Amino acid sequence: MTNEKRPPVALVVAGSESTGGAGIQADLKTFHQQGVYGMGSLTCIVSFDPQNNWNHRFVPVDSQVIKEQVEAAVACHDVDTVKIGMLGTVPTIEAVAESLQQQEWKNIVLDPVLICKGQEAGAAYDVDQALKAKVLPLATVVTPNLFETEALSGIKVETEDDLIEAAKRIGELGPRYVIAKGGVELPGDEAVDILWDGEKVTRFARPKVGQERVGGAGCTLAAAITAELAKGAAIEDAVATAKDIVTAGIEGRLETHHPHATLWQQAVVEH
Ligand SMILES: Nc1ncnc2c1ncn2[C@@H]1O[C@H](COP(=O)(O)OP(=O)(O)O)[C@@H](O)[C@H]1O
Ligand SMILES: Cc1ncc(COP(=O)(O)O)c(C=O)c1O
Repeated sequence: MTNEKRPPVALVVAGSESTGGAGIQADLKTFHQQGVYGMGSLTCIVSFDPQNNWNHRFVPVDSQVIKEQVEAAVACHDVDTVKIGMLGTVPTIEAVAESLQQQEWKNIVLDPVLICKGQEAGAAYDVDQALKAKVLPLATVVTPNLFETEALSGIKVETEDDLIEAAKRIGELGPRYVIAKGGVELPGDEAVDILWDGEKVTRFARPKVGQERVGGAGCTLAAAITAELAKGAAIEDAVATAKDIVTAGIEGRLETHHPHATLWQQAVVEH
């Protein structure tokens, strides 16, 4: 393909979630749906356990292997946009932070997936602290859900004003843009996300589709923002497009044998 016709390229560094609902599977589907050529480096493998209440079984990828995957990806294609998904352990966070610092990036979109069931509470605390100290300051965009917003800001979020205040606190930790997601957890008829750019707040709201969390919503929102930024979109436009994809994808969700339905990325074109 000639250079003029090359699609935009983006990398995702994230975990595998084998049912296809979340993780790198959802990210790459979203990139492809948005016309972005996706590359992926795996950080961990999550296998739900259908025999045990669908609990997460979690296996980290060796740090050296993570670094080698990123090395191969960035050597193969010129890429200035990356999405970071689930990391899960302190050594993984350190390896990814080191890999990211090997080159300049225009866009580093961090979905700060903090909770991995099956982890010890103590280990989860260490992971939160390491993510905050080592990866958050490198991020251009961070997309915490309600729980992650509370954890990263230290503020209890019960209202939209709290969400805004918490986003401002997270902005002080380094990222240029904070997208704090109220989702279904914040009371009201709308799923509200707010974007804090250091100077102003922009509100993105769509009617809630049901009251349930849908698997892959967080991954897909961040991946769609990443894809739009890779195409050169401004942040407000990237978030608006991503919100449309996620809302349509939740409306067109697949019911599963797991307690949560899963988002369908292609629903946006079937609308
Ligand atoms: N039931 C819903 N209806 C409409 N939008 C939703 C719903 N659930 C989540 N969203 C939106 O989907 C995106 C991802 O939500 P998030 O809270 O991160 O979900 P999760 O943490 O469950 O992945 C956000 O834009 C959020 O507002
Ligand atoms: C590997 C992996 N990444 C990310 C997530 C977060 O997914 P969601 O988009 O549903 O918040 C999960 C959840 O199971 C996961 O297993």
